[in-house]
Amino acid sequence: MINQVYRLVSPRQFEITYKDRSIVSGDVVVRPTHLSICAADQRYFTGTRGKEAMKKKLPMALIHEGVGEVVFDPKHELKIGTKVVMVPNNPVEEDPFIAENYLRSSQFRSSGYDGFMQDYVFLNRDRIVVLPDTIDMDVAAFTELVTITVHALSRFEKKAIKRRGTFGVWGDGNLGYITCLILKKLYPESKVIIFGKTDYKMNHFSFADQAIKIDEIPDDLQVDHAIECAGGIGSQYALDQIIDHIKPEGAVCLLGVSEHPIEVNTRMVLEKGLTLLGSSRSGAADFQRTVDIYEQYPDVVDYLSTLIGNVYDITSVQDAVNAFETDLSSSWGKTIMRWKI
Ligand SMILES: NC(=O)C1=CN([C@@H]2O[C@H](COP(=O)(O)OP(=O)(O)OC[C@H]3O[C@@H](n4cnc5c(N)ncnc54)[C@H](OP(=O)(O)O)[C@@H]3O)[C@@H](O)[C@H]2O)C=CC1
Ligand SMILES: O=C(CO)[C@H](O)[C@H](O)COP(=O)(O)O
Ligand SMILES: [Zn+2]
Repeated sequence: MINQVYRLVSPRQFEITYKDRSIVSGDVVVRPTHLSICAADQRYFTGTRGKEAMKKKLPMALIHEGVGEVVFDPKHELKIGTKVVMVPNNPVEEDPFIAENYLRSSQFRSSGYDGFMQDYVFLNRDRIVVLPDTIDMDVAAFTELVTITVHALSRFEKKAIKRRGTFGVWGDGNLGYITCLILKKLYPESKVIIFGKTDYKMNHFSFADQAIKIDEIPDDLQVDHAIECAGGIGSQYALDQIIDHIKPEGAVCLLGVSEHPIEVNTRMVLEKGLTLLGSSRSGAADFQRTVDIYEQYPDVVDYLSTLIGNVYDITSVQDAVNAFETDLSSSWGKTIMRWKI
């Protein structure tokens, strides 16, 4: 069959390419239905990802957050129409110690490999996770972003000291919201404080125990552990504050992506004996765990719907360009593209 792939060829410009794919390859074929735009996609769309990466990775289809419906399963194990979330990481080897998303050989969609902006996505069976049939697909679209938090907290659980009194989350955007929410579910006895810049954004964090503006943090306030979800140069300011306000031997989960190297007050990292724990992307097991959380705590899906910003029907390449452009100027939430192209 001929598959249409919508590739970014240069900043703000998509082109359609036609790829001949055999449906007897063994892959499950999924029709994407709901896609969601990540900050990483925007760095490619706008060209702010850096000249070298743009040259190396383009042309490629963007989007690594998405859900769809099975249209063909060569083994007939999955019913046509089954709702699934697609796993963008594609490992080509296994390692007994290194997780699939940290293997340098792994392929990650919309970072050097074609993402989900295609008519059909061909996926290995272990790269899809079945969703509850009744799930709100606009919310499910950004499940990948939820897996980032779930993955980071799994690593935290293995590596941090066991005190779980207070968590501080820096970053009042999408990832900060998801992280506060999942923390409250996994650690209901712990106090979760959101540290952000903007009152109206922090007002959405109704489940957090406290919301503090980053220029109003009391000098004597302390957290046991911290999660940095700011990104960009904000990561540097956030990490600086985290190092000041975290208790000795605390763990700092670093999630925000910065295009430029950021400065770290290593003297205080040493003096406090802190653990800096970087996490990037996620693997299939994190997706399954996330869907399990959706099933165990249905209110998580309800809370996540607060993150739905703009929802667009996409029937042309121009519609996709418009969705990316308006996402850039929206101050709250995720942009969902209902993929009808
Ligand atoms: N590690 C991983 O695998 C992944 C990382 N990311 C990265 O996580 C970061 C956040 O993503 P996302 O939540 O979608 O982006 P958002 O832009 O929605 O959120 C970032 C928020 O942090 C706020 N902020 C900026 N500086 C600070 C600060 N010093 N202290 C507290 N808050 C601050 C921003 O405010 P304002 O806008 O007013 O500046 C904004 O509200 C990005 O860098 C993204 O690339 C995303 C997915 C996966
Ligand atoms: O968003 C992400 C995962 O959800 C990561 O930040 C993204 O994969 C980083 O990739 P790149 O190097 O292409 O910016
Ligand atoms: Zn992402």
